[in-house]
Amino acid sequence: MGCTPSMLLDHKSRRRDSTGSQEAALAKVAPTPVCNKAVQAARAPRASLESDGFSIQLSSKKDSYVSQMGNNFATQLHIKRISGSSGGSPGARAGRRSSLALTPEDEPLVDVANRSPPPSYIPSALLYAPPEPLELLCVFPERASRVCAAASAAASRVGGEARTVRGLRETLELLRRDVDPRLPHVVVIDARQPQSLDAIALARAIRGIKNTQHIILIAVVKKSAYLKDDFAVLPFLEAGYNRVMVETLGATAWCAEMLQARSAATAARAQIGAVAALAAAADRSRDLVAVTDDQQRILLTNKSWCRVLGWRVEEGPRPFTETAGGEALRLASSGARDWEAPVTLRRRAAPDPILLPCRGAAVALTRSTSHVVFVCEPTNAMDGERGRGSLHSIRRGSLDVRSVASDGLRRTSLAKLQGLPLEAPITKVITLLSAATEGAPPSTVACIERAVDMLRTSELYSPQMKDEPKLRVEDPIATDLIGALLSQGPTNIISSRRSSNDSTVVRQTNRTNIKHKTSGQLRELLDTALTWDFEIFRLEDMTRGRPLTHLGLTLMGQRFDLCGTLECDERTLANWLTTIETNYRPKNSYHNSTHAADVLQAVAFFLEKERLKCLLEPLEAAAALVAAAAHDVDHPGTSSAFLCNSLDPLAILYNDVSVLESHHAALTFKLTLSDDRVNIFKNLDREMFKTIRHNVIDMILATEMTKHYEHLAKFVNVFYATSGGSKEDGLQADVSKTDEPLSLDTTALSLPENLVLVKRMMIKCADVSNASRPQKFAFEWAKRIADEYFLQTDEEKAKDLPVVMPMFDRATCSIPRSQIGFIDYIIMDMMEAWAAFIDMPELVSHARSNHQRWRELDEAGVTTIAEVMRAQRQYALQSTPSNTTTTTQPTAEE
Ligand SMILES: Nc1ncnc2c1ncn2[C@@H]1O[C@@H]2COP(=O)(O)O[C@H]2[C@H]1O
Repeated sequence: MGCTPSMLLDHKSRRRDSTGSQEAALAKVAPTPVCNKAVQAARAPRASLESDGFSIQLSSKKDSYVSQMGNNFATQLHIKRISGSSGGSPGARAGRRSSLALTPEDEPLVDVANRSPPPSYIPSALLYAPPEPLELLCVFPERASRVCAAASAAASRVGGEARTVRGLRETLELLRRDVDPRLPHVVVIDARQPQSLDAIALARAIRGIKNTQHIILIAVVKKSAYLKDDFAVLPFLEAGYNRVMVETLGATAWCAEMLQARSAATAARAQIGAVAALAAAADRSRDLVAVTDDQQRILLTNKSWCRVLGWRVEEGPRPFTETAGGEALRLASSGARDWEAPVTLRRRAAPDPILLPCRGAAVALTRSTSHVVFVCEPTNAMDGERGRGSLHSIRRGSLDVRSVASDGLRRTSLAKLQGLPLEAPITKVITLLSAATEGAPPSTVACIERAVDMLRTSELYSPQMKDEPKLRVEDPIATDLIGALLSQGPTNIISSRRSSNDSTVVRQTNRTNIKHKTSGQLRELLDTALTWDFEIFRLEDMTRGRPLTHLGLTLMGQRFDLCGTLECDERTLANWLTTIETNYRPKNSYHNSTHAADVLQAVAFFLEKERLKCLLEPLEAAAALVAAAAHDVDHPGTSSAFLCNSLDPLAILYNDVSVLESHHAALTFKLTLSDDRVNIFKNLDREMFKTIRHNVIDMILATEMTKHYEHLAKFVNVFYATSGGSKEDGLQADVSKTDEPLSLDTTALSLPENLVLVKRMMIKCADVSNASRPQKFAFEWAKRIADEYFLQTDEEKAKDLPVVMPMFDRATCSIPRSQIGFIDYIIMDMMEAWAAFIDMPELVSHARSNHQRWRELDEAGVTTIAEVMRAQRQYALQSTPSNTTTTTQPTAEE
């Protein structure tokens, strides 16, 4: 916060000088009803208030005061300085309640500007730190690093201890353990291989953690990199390193480095401890304390300041002049070293400023001022109203409820509520926004009020379909689809009961007559399992509808060594995959084990991306793969809404809430734990099991589409800096206006609590990645999902249930339109955010080109599955050979 002990405590450096006293001798203060004491004084024929250092005289008459109070109050307050010792009687001073007295009781206050003080004195006792054995933390991705061994050996030689971790997350977890008494003094970080460890990001992340300023950070760099550039150390220093060291194995060099680092760490710890102590003292003071830099930017304000003025500490520095004005500021900026003058302070929640006596001091460790301290004393009138020495409202309603509540005296029920130590972030946000309306132009107030109204609803992440006339009016199919995907529970829709020529005959997908291919061919196919155009439907055919087991063994078993991470054998993994696969229903055209294999493949593909490799631990990667494979297990081929409407036992069991996803997650664990031969988790200890269970459940539940916008909005809000453009209600319906590059907030990556958003987004994108696959796959998936929707509509009609998506009637539905809507409203924003995050632009380009093709088909009047497939066959024939890769995918018209 830029606050040093000298700022607050040093009174010895003050010199008394009368220069400038004239300037402040009679301050004309803005006509303001000052305080109750002032009011009392005004009611007396002639009144004078004296507080430390000030004499306040009211020259107005009682009547004029009363009549104009609160509006155009013309009373002038004359605030006089009391020069020398004469003004401040010992009694008056003794009665002063300031807990942060800048002036000792036995010294008279002087209203002088002291223009040539010696540098501020820092009490050495405050900077004393007992020697401690060195705690060293080495962050080296390479466990066997010899440089790391040399550093650790040096730490022992100087009587310390060393620990080693390998990466960013381990380091941050260790440093975040607030209670760990072994917080390191020194952290040595291997900066030689940026591809293994991003040392710059790590330093930034460490410095972002509370109470780590005293830790000495040393970057170990390659000699070549160091010699190449005179300024090579700069990025490291800017990121928060204290030192940069060229890699060495030399024991003497490391020993010297460790000794220097220990002494620097001890000194830093003492200094920062002292600053923290003084900040804590300021926070406990009833005076309003602010510290600025020499440009009058606020660096520190104490709690009283924030409470009285309606500020939040975390709002950060801002120009002091936004809040404060008056003589005090003029004196502070004139270069005076030590002064007393009135200050006017503007409050957030009240239109009128308050006037307080203020003591100020400039702090300098050299000849120039580094900090200016303002200590404003609550007036006697405030105390009078409050009855005990803490801050309070000068006038009714002048302080916010929180400050009333916090003093514990006015025990209104509201105050009690507000005084509770619990406060939801949304309450804070609403309070801040409401405060921001003060003095704002009417249009801004209207905007903020609308925003606050929206925030008060519980459905923050549910997009409002009604506000999208374009979607509703022009595209009933998209309305149907998106509405059904995003709404939970039983349907309110009264079925439109469109007539359909279709019978309710289930159209089974023809699985073709291709014989089961040799293991050689299968092997060859599985070798391409980590490509984005992986032939999933060929795998379905070759494995006769058991793609999940085969792909799972390849990806989970071989590529990601799940058996190593979970300490299970391959047989158990194979059994698990078979069990899960058997519990998918092959009769579903879309939600079968091929979809599970497809999602598993997408997750595996994502996990191979650098960003995720750095972020996720092996156990988290394993959880993601398990969740992907099992995320739709036992899907009935109908939606949750259908289950609710038909009072299905699952809907009864899960109370119409997240019915399908709850079932998939619960069944996954039921199947897994029911038999040791299947239980891939059986060798995990309790903690690891808890972690993986939590991860798997969370990821499966994240696939629920009713939470789509919630997950997407949270991810975007956390990882991307907000841009100027607003997306009203979170919906973006135009894929053509999405060319602006998204800028990633890398610091958000270092916070473990944000990882959950990444994992959710990963499985969500995998779940609907079919629309971002190359065209031939995307079209086959579109056909399959439409088939499944049509069957649901058939069944709803047959059973006289509400029809969840009436437009999905095979006789009338336009497949291209449904896909255009799906890409516009579900896919595009999400894939853009995810593609930028993992650096996979093809997710967006495939979605765009699929969108384009669907539009062409729509414009050509193509609607049914059969027409789509016919048009696509012709299209493939006309296209270049590279676009006509043969697949074994079934055709639609069987
Ligand atoms: N290509 C698509 N067109 C329309 N809806 C889709 C498409 N792909 C996935 N979905 C829907 O998105 C949902 C994602 O979750 P589910 O797998 O439960 O069910 C999926 C389908 O209802």
